[in-house]
Amino acid sequence: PLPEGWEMRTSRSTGMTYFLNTYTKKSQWERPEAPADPGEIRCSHILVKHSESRRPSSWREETITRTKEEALDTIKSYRKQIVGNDTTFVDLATKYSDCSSAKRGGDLGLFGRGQMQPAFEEEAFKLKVGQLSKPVETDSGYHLIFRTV
Ligand SMILES: N=C(N)NCCC[C@H](NC(=O)[C@@H]1CCC/C1=C\[C@H](COP(=O)(O)O)NC(=O)[C@@H](N)Cc1ccccc1)C(N)=O
Repeated sequence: PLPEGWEMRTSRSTGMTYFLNTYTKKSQWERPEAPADPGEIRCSHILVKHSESRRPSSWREETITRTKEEALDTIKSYRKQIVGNDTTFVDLATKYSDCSSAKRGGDLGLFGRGQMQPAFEEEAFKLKVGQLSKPVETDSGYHLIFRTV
């Protein structure tokens, strides 16, 4: 079978088989070996900052004093609550995320490669739609990432 995100097509003019990336609508002659690069994806995230964050301040707290360890423990407990269906991702993001996207339930909108910090981008582009990441560390703090598109 073809890797995820590709479709096989036949050229109307030459009758030759080509391959279409169903996300970017780009086509190629070579049979793809890897899943199609989605180009842009849409994610939501929950960010828990700490005293060593690059900007230890947020809409929630003027000066964030929790330690890195406390922040990691907190993000792990959020993940446990979400996976255990004790609460929802959007509810926790809205209440507790130290990112301004908290006002949008954590939604970051669509983004392509090269926009987010490397560790965030790497994890986000690995996720399938509907999947929740493990805790991800960036200079901003610790994140849980949920891919929506
Ligand atoms: N949609 C984009 N392209 N916006 C630019 C992202 C810049 C990018 N940001 C990050 O990598 C992390 C991961 C996601 C959020 C984020 C960090 C910070 C919080 O951390 P801090 O900077 O205080 O350390 N939130 C943001 O940037 C927000 N504008 C994200 C956002 C909020 C509302 C709507 C859309 C996007 C970076 N290269 O630094």
